[in-house]
Parts: sequence; C-alpha cells; structure tokens
Amino acid sequence: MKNLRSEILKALLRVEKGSYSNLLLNSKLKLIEDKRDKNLFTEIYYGVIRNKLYLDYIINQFSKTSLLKMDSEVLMGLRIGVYQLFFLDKVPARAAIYESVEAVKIILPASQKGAISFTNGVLRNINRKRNSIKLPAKNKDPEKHLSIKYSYPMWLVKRFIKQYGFNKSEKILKAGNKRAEVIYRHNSLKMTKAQFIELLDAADLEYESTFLESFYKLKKVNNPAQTKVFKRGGAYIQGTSAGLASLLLDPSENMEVLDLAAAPGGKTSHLAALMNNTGQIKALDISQSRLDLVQENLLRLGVKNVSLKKADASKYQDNKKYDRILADLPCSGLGLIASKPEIKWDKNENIIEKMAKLQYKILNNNLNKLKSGGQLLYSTCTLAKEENQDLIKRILKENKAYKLIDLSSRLEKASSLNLETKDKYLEILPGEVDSEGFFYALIQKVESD
Ligand SMILES: C[S@@+](CC[C@H](N)C(=O)[O-])C[C@H]1O[C@@H](n2cnc3c(N)ncnc32)[C@H](O)[C@@H]1O
Repeated sequence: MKNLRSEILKALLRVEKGSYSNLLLNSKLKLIEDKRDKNLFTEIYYGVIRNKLYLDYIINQFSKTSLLKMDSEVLMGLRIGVYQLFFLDKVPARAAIYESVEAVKIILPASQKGAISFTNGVLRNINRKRNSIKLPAKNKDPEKHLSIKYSYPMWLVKRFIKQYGFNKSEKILKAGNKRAEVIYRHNSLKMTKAQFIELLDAADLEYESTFLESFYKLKKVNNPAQTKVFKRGGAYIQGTSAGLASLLLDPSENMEVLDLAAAPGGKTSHLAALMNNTGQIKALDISQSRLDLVQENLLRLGVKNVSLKKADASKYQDNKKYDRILADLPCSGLGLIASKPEIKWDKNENIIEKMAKLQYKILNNNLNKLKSGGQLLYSTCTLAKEENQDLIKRILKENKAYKLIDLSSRLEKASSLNLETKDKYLEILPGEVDSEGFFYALIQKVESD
C-alpha cells in the first residue's frame, strides 16, 4: 500500500457515502502486508468513525472556515490528524501532522495548495493549544456533555437518557466506543470441542472463555475467517448476545423450526447444531444475495437440516405448524455500535419507527404458525423500546392466545450470566455485560385442551 493515511482517508470517505465499515476494512486489510500497518490502519479508521463528533468539536474551535463549507477531503484529513494527536500516544505529534497533510496532498489536485496549507495550519494550531480544549460542562448541559465526550448524535443521547437514565446511558455510550472482540462459536457438527481447541492451540490463537460455553473470545487475531479451524467449519464468528438467542429458544432434536429472518445464517446454523442436524428448519430471508451467504455458511458448517426460502416474512404463508419459531428480526441496530460504529451516524428516529412497524407486521403474520404449546423467541440487536418492550406488549394485548414466558430459567441453563429479567424480558446492555446490546422475549401459544 503506497500511503497508509491517504488510503485511510479514501476509505473513510467511502464509509461516509454508505459503505459498510467492516466489509470495506476487510477488503483494505487484504492489501496490506505489514502487521503493524494493518493495526494502525484499523485503529485510525475505526477511531475516526467512532469519535467523529468529538474530533469535529475540536476542529471547529480552531478553524475559521465552517466544517460544512470545507472540502470533504480536507475535513477527513483533519479528523485523521486530530485523532492521532489526541488518541495515539505512539505516533509523535510531528509525524501525525505531517502524514495527515501528505494524505490530503495525495488526494487533492496540486492546484488546491491553499487547502493543504490550511490543513497544516489548523493541525499545528490545535496541537499547540491542545490543553485549552474543554468539553461542554456536565452540570450545565449533561446531554451535550455526553454527546461530545463519547461522540454520539444528540437524538441518541436523549433517547438513551430517557430510557435508562444518565449513569446507565454513560456506560452504554462508553462501551459502544470499545473495539468489538472477535468471538468463535465452536460448531459441533464439524468437530469435537477437543479438536476445535487443538486447532486453536496449533495456530497459536490466544483465547478465553465467555459466559456461553461454546463461545471463545479471540485475542489479537487479524483474519479470523482465514484460520484452519474456520475453513474446516469448526468455527462461526458470532457475538455472545447473538449466540444467546438460539440457546434461549432451546430447540430439541426432531423439532419443526421456522426462522423468519435467517441471513447470514448465524442463528440458523447454531439451531441446527443444537438439534444435532435432526428435525427440520425452514429458514426465510427477503434477500436472495443474503440467502446465498447462508447457503455458503451452512455448507462450510456441515448443516443438513435446513431448507432455505426467499420470502417476505410479513406476508409469508405456510400450512405447517411449528414447535419453535425464531424471530430475529431486522432492527435499528443500536446494540451493535461497537462492531459497526457508523450506526451512530446512519440511524435516526424515523428508522426506529419504520422498523417497529415491520416487526409488528412480521410477528402478526407468523404467530399463528406455532403449534399449541409452541414457542417463539423474538430478538433484536437494538436498544429502542418501541422495537422491543412496547412492541411485545402490543402484540400480546392484541393476541390473547399467546403468553409471555419469563426467560430467567432458560438464561440460567444457557449461560453463566447473572442477570435479572425485567417483566419477563431479557435485555443485554453494553457496559453492564461485555457483549452486544440485545433484547429477547419468549412467547408461547397457550395450549388448547
Ligand atoms: C438481524 S438480520 C438476521 C440475522 C440472522 N438471524 C443471523 O443470526 O445471522 C435481519 C435479516 O432480515 C432480513 N429481512 C429484512 N426484511 C425482511 C422481511 N420482510 N422478511 C424476511 N427477512 C427480512 C434481512 O435481509 C436480514 O438478513
């Protein structure tokens, strides 16, 4: 790779235009040989996305030009520079400024000399007066304080404070800025636990256990999808909160299971493993290209009891009745900010409302596919109550033949987590648990005599 910072700058501009940060990063890291360069690329790239508002707050105090009027290349170059100055002790200030200005120089045409000296001047000025920078006061404007300190848009800070109060919100915001860890789920359909561990050890992969028995946190791994254990189907990369969903649904062998939104297949393949490849899982998704990913994953993982179908789950019709239904539905994703920090900047209140409507339609269309006594697990990776508690309350109010089951005993059986359910629901909050934010509710069709 020719110039690391200019490549970071280009990649960040693409994320601003809508590219998925994790997919783009993976494709960029493949082009970098040196391990230290890979780490520095990742650090600056995610650091700038995570801390954008804080970086802009600083730049704004030292620039006579408004941020809105700046060339996007210059603004991004400044963010890259300020991030290094404030967050990376190992990069000397002189190098941080020089490299960031060089990156802008490479990207902008030579005719834009003024923009280059502007970038240089602003960065030097910020570095000189760095000790004078102050956050908005916590006691005067607590919302603004959190918004700038942790770089979250105001609407999201206000929403969290309303739902969880100031202290819990601060923990959630802080945890969302921590780099997400890579976790392998051991896939028992391809190898025993002992063989799985043997392959981790043989590859010198450092790991530690988690609150779920089959999930291992990997330390310092650059290409988790390139290891032998992964390629042989012994592992699936999956967060612990995502993994908890299939465990809470608790399927048994030979059951009939419906998965309403399956792609890329994490929970489907986990269910298949828990059922030991017996019974039948019907897995739906609205997107064919995403179903192709499921197919690829199921093949690698040796899953044999799943049939895939492209369908809109809000309209899907089926004459069968199921023992278990997994409704891991599309959502606003506010629990996944640590692994996909651009969620901070891409989402808004309208998306939450839109998602809640879709989730309502999907649940209403599928509840009647449960057998008598059958159970549906609803899960989302978001922390918006309209998509979680409020939605489930409404569904149960309108459908009297269904009841909510307290998730405590399932949680105790599935994990070593010491968490209380609230109103029978379970919610995982980043900052309280070292995992993604998730919500779960278990609904049962009341048995008819
Ligand atoms: C949260 S993801 C599912 C993750 C999956 N359960 C897993 O564990 O890998 C939501 C999925 O819902 C799909 N989707 C969105 N709208 C849908 C609809 N109306 N019907 C079915 N699937 C839908 C998306 O394509 C996406 O793959």
